[in-house]
Amino acid sequence: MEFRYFAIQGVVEILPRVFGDARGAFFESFSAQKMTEAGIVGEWVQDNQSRSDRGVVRGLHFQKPPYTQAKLVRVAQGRALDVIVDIRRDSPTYGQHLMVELDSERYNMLYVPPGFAHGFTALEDNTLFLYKCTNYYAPQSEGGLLWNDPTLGIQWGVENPTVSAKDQILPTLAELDSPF
Ligand SMILES: Cc1cn([C@H]2C[C@H](O)[C@@H](COP(=O)(O)OP(=O)(O)O[C@H]3O[C@@H](C)C(=O)[C@@H](O)[C@H]3O)O2)c(=O)[nH]c1=O
Repeated sequence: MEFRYFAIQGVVEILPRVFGDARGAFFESFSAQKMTEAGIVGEWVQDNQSRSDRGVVRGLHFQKPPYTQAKLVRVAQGRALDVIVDIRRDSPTYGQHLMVELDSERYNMLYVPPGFAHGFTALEDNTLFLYKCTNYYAPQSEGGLLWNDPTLGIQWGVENPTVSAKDQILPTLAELDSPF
C-alpha cells in the first residue's frame, strides 16, 4: 500500500498493492494497521455505495459538528472525478480544491478528513462509488457548497451534468458560514 500526500494538508491518496493472476486480481481495500501508520485514523462506522451514470455530479457535501465525517472513498466499477474543497477556516488552503480521478482499474482511494466539502462526477455509466464514514448519517446536520460556484472554479470534466434539486440550491463559498 502506497500513500500520496498533497499540498492540501490531511488528504491522502491510497494506492493499494494489487495482486493480479490468471483468475483476476486481489487487493486489500482497507487495513486499519497500514492506514493508521500513514496517518489515516478513524472509527469507521458506516459504509455507503451509490451508482451513477456518466455526467452525474453529487456534492459538494459535508456533515456539521458534532456529526462530522471523515470519508475513505473509492470506485469499484467505472471511473469518477473526486473533488474536495477545503472549508477549514484557519487553513492556508481554505477555499482551494483538489481533484483526483478514482479508477476501478487502478484501485486507488482517497482519504478525506473532516473539514472538507466532498463531491464527485461519474465519468462512466454505472459507476459504483463506495465509501466508509467515521460518523453515521445525520440528515439534520447535512451541509453543502454549490458545485458550480464560480469562485471555486471546479472543472467537473463533463458537459451538462445531472445534479439533484437539493444540490442546486446549496450556498456558495461566500455565503457559507463554515462550521469548521
Ligand atoms: C448520504 C446518505 C443518504 N441517505 C439517503 C437520503 C436520501 O433519501 C438518499 C440520497 O441521499 P443524497 O441525495 O444525499 O445522496 P448523495 O448525493 O449521494 O450524498 C452523498 O454525496 C457524496 C458526494 C458524499 O460525500 C456523501 O457524504 C453523501 O453526502 O439517501 C441515507 O439514508 N444515508 C446516508 O448516509
